[in-house]
Amino acid sequence: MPKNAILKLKQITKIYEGKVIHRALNRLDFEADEGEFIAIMGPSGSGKTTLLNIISTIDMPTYGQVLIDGIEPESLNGNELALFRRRNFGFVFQDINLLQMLTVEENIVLPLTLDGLPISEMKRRIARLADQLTLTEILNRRPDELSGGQAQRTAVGRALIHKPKLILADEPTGNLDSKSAKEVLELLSHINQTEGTTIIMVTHDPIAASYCDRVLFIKDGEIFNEIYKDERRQTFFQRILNVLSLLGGNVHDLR
Ligand SMILES: Nc1ncnc2c1ncn2[C@@H]1O[C@H](COP(=O)(O)OP(=O)(O)OP(=O)(O)O)[C@@H](O)[C@H]1O
Repeated sequence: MPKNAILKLKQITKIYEGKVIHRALNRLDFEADEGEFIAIMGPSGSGKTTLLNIISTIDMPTYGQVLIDGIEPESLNGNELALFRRRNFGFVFQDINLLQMLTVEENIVLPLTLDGLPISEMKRRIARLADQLTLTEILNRRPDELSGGQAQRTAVGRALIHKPKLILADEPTGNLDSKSAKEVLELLSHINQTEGTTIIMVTHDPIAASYCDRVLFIKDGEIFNEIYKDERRQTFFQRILNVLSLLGGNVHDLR
């Protein structure tokens, strides 16, 4: 079956004009097919966050074209863009940022209340998601009563409740212990496989990247390499380490 490119970046250049002009991305081409789970890796300052901000339309490129499901965000006005972003993207960050006064359930449904969805539909979606995320037993808890993994799973629920086309994750396991990180990565992988949601994840962690189908390595704002998983996760992990060692720089930069 032919794959549908949900994201196309063509010759993206991003120049930050400050006291010092900095070219953060340089003529970068990148496509993501619907249903892919992709990691973006690279040393500190290589342009990963800039790339994610351009994909998420939070920032616009200086040159080049972005197409998301065939739509060019640059052609939308402010309100259209805000709506486009809300409809199409789910965000998961390193800082989990749940609202402390709301329960797990309320945190998850919050984005839906903006869309004015009927309560019955909200209830149906939350029940299904809570089951997938194994949050059913703790829906009434507040964030300070959750483990790190449970809190991040709640944040993943919040990112998924409006059924976005694309999940954008910036170091989603950065603040988690290894057991919670594994929980969250298995969950993202499960959602990717069962729902077909496309996921793009920036990470410094080769273990996290090994859960993906493809890893894009960037260096100095350009694509350095790209590898696909075609075997066991352990072997893929080893290949990721090999590319990271070729990327050079200080290994501590990569943490
Ligand atoms: N608003 C800005 N103004 C000027 N320069 C910026 C701005 N944002 C980022 N940069 C520069 O652009 C380059 C790429 O930054 P970016 O945050 O995309 O890197 P990164 O790969 O995400 O790094 P890290 O892993 O440390 O988060 C860096 O050299 C950074 O200093």
